[in-house]
Amino acid sequence: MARINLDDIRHAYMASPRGDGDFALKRVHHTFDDGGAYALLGPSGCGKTTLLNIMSGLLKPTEGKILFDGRDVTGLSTEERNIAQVFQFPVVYDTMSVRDNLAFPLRNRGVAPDEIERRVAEILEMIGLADRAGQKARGLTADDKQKIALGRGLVRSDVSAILFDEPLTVIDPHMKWVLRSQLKELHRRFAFTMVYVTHDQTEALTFADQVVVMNDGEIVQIGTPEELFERPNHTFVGYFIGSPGMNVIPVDVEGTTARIGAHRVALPGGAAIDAGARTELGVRPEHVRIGNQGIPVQIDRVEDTGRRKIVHALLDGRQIAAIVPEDAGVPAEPRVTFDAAGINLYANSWRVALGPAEEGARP
Ligand SMILES: Nc1ncnc2c1ncn2[C@@H]1O[C@H](COP(=O)(O)OP(=O)(O)OP(=O)(O)O)[C@@H](O)[C@H]1O
Repeated sequence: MARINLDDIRHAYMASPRGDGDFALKRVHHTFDDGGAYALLGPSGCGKTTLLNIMSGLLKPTEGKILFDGRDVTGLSTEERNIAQVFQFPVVYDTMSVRDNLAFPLRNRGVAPDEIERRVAEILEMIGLADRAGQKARGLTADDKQKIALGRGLVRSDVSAILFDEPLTVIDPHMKWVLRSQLKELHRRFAFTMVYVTHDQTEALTFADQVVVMNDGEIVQIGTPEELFERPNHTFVGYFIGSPGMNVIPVDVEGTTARIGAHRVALPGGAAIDAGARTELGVRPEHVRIGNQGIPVQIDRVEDTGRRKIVHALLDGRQIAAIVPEDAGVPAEPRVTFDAAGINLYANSWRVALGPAEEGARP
């Protein structure tokens, strides 16, 4: 397994890029630690696949270098980098049996026959195809073929890294959950360096130790699922992660007070904000309390999700959401307060530290 450094990577698909807007990846400078489980998470078109293909060697970046354990591999192919890659749609040999599809990458590398047998049996068990090991891949469903493709990515234990590009898209929901748990278990056992591309936050948050959130060709935050949830570095992370996403409310900041129209919210600390910066308060629906105290709101609608209720309300003419327990009542003249621990402040969309205890927030 390898530590992977992306050293000032930029990539444009056009021949003579001029401005930032011409780059699919604007600037990525990051280290993937040896043995780490990472997810690249972001909306369609933000550059996840581009970044993954640059790591695997399918794509050469316009600018920057890729280092594996300190060695420059920018000019090397996927095979020379010793990368296993699993794509969104199955890449399997139709005329080979399920077993031979899995054994193929090992035979190619001259692995001893008894070791091949042991590894293949283990992977067959994991992907749930042990009973069809002798069957040709041709007759199988897309779902089963993708399980073979996944198995082929996992069968070698000597790879530098395993890269997954939305590998569970064609898998049915129950099996998705099973395979994701098994990937996690496999990571625990063998400490592979794994990078997993997805636009699905549940998939990212359950698979990865570190989630790399991308937007518009940039990494906007790297953190544990908890960090992304509690301290979104950028308002985009706040919106994108969580259901519903974070409430982002324009405010004017004076010392340790944020003003929303005529209303005031006490901040947990003061902040150094550049003059003229656009300031917003970010608070997750989980940290909004509805009761008889605080800022008056008008209830717009209430969604009952079974175990909890999502209350959509208007605060100073803006939509906000609050998550309340299933049995919680809403007063006739409702007001809201925000948990101090759940308050984040943003200047020009980037989080600013509140009070002396917090470090600077921008990566
Ligand atoms: N071969 C290509 N030629 C030109 N532009 C491309 C090419 N591949 C991707 N792009 C553009 O680069 C940007 C990033 O695309 P990329 O596929 O990396 O995003 P993504 O986050 O993986 O999206 P998705 O989840 O839809 O696959 C997009 O604007 C896309 O249109």
